[in-house]
Amino acid sequence: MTSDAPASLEIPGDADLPPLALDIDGTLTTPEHTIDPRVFRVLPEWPAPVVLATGKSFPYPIALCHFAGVPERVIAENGGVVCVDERVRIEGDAERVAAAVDAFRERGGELGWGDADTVNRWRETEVAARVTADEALLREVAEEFDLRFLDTGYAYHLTDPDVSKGRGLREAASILDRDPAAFVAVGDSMNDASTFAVAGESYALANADEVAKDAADSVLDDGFMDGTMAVLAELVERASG
Ligand SMILES: O=C(O)COP(=O)(O)O
Ligand SMILES: [Mg+2]
Repeated sequence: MTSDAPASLEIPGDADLPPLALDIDGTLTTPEHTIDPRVFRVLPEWPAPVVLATGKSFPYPIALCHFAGVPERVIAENGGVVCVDERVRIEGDAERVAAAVDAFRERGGELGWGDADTVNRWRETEVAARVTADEALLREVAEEFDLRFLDTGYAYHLTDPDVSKGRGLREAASILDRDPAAFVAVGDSMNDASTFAVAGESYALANADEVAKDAADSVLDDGFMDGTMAVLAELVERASG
């Protein structure tokens, strides 16, 4: 899809628009990793449910919903946490992940976030390491402890293979009483491939990795929030036409 990324959307009052499953990093952000300011206009305007699906820990997407003024509908920790309209479910073998991290540290590994480690501090199910961490050693412990290793481009993750953003989207859709296939998904990394498999329509941004591009129905010409805005504008146009 080619499009000049719009600065804002004009959504007709009667537009029948689909629910959205949006990744955060690389999708709602700028190349500098900050939230694109258009997010704060578009999310509250969108007339159907918007689910934010991220690898980040629970408080991050909740804070984004809070400050954007939209209902709390989030999938966090790559699917380990789902929180939609007051219903919270946490799944994934956190003890196995902790044992893998212990083994990683015993072999000299460091997660790389410093003493406060605000990246992992509030995690419930999985652990993230900085991309400067020892990737080979992380992959080694992931295999040993039967965990999924994810490289989102923003962090490495050790995740219970039974959870995924896609599974989280099925659960979120069920709480929202929507068909998961009614969702339109946008993302940029391998951790979005499972979302793309569940959503009825999926878009990988120009900045996406190969796994995400292969999994998506379409690959966008634009990257980051420009690409996401192009998808939303196209959906509005379709609903208006
Ligand atoms: O936490 C990450 O590594 C990436 O986060 P994201 O899933 O919102 O892109
Ligand atoms: Mg992402």
